[in-house]
Amino acid sequence: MIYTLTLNPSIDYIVEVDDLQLGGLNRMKRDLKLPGGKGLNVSRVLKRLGADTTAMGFLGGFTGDFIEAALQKEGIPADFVRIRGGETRINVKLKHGEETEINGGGPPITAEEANALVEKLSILREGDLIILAGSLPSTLPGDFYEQLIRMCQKQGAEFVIDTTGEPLRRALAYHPLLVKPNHHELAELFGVVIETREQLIAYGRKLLEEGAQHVLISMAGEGALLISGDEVYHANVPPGKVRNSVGAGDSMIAGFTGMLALGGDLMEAFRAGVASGSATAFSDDLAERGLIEELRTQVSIEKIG
Ligand SMILES: Nc1ncnc2c1ncn2[C@@H]1O[C@H](COP(=O)(O)OP(=O)(O)OP(=O)(O)O)[C@@H](O)[C@H]1O
Ligand SMILES: O=P(O)(O)OC[C@@]1(O)O[C@H](CO)[C@@H](O)[C@@H]1O
Repeated sequence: MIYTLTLNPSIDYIVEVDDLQLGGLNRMKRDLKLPGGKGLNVSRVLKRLGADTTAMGFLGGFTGDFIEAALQKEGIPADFVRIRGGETRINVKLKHGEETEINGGGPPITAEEANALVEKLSILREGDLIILAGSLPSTLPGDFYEQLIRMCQKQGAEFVIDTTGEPLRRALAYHPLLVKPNHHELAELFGVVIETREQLIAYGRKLLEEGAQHVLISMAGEGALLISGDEVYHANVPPGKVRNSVGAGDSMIAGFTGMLALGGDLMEAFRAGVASGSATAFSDDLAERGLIEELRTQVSIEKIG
C-alpha cells in the first residue's frame, strides 16, 4: 500500500483571466476548484494508475468537507484527522498567460491533533511506502517530518519525501527511497546558483551521498534526470501543449512509485514518472491514465553518466 501524507492540503482554486489588470476589476474566463496539496495529488494519480493508495493528513471546515467528498467520488480511501481550529486553506492558481500561485498558510494544528495523526500512522507495516509531501504547517514542530519518518521506519515502512529546505535535508539521513527536487529547489537547498547540467548532477549526487536511495531532478519542459548509484540518466519530455503545470511534480512521483509498486523496474518507473508529469502538464486537472499510457511510449531515456 502506498500511503500519502499531506499535512497542509488545499482546495486549488484555478482562475483564468484573459488579460490581468492589477488594481482593476477582472472577470474570470474560467474557474475550477480541485482537491489539492502534494500528497493528495500523488494519491489521485496513483489511483488512476491502478496502484493501491490511502490519503492521510489534516482536514478542517467546509473546505475539508469538499476535499473528503472529492476523494470519495474518485474512490480514493482517505483517513484524515479532522481539525477543529480552522479550515483547510484555499490556494489560488491564477492563469493569465503565465501561472501565478498564491498559497495559504493553512489552519493551526494542535498538539492533540498532531498526536492523533501519529496514532493513525501506526497502521504502517513492512512493505508499505509512505509519501510525505508538501509544506509543514507553521504550528507543527520543525522536526515533525523527522519524528514521523523515525516512527514509520520502526514499523518497517519505506518513505519518499517531497518538501523543501531543512525538513528535506534532515530526512536524507533516513535513506528515503526517492527525493525529487526540481532544479530550482536543488539550488535553493544548497544555497547556490546552478547553471549547467553538470552542476545539477553534482548537487544531485550530494543528495545520494547524504542518504537518498534515488534522486529525480525534474526540469519542467527540459525533462528530468535520474541519479541512482553511480549512474545518471536523462529523459526527454514528449511533445504537447502545456495547459497546467500545477501538480506535474506530484504526478511524476506517483508515476515513479506507482510503477515500482506494480512491479516495474527502475527504468520503467522513471519513464512512467516523466510520462505522468507531462500528462498532467498537458491537462487541465491531473493526468488521466489514457494519456499517461500514450506518452509513456514517447519518453526516451539516455544513460549520460
Ligand atoms: N512544460 C512541460 N512540458 C512537458 N512536460 C512537463 C512540462 N512541465 C512539467 N513537465 C513534466 O512534469 C515533470 C515535473 O515537472 P516540474 O519540473 O515542473 O516539477 P515541479 O516543479 O515539482 O512541479 P509542481 O511543483 O508544479 O508540481 C517534468 O520532469 C516533466 O516530465
Ligand atoms: O504550499 P505547499 O504545500 O508547498 O504546496 C501546495 C501546492 O502548491 O502544491 C500542489 C502542487 O504541487 C498544489 O496542489 C498545492 O496548492
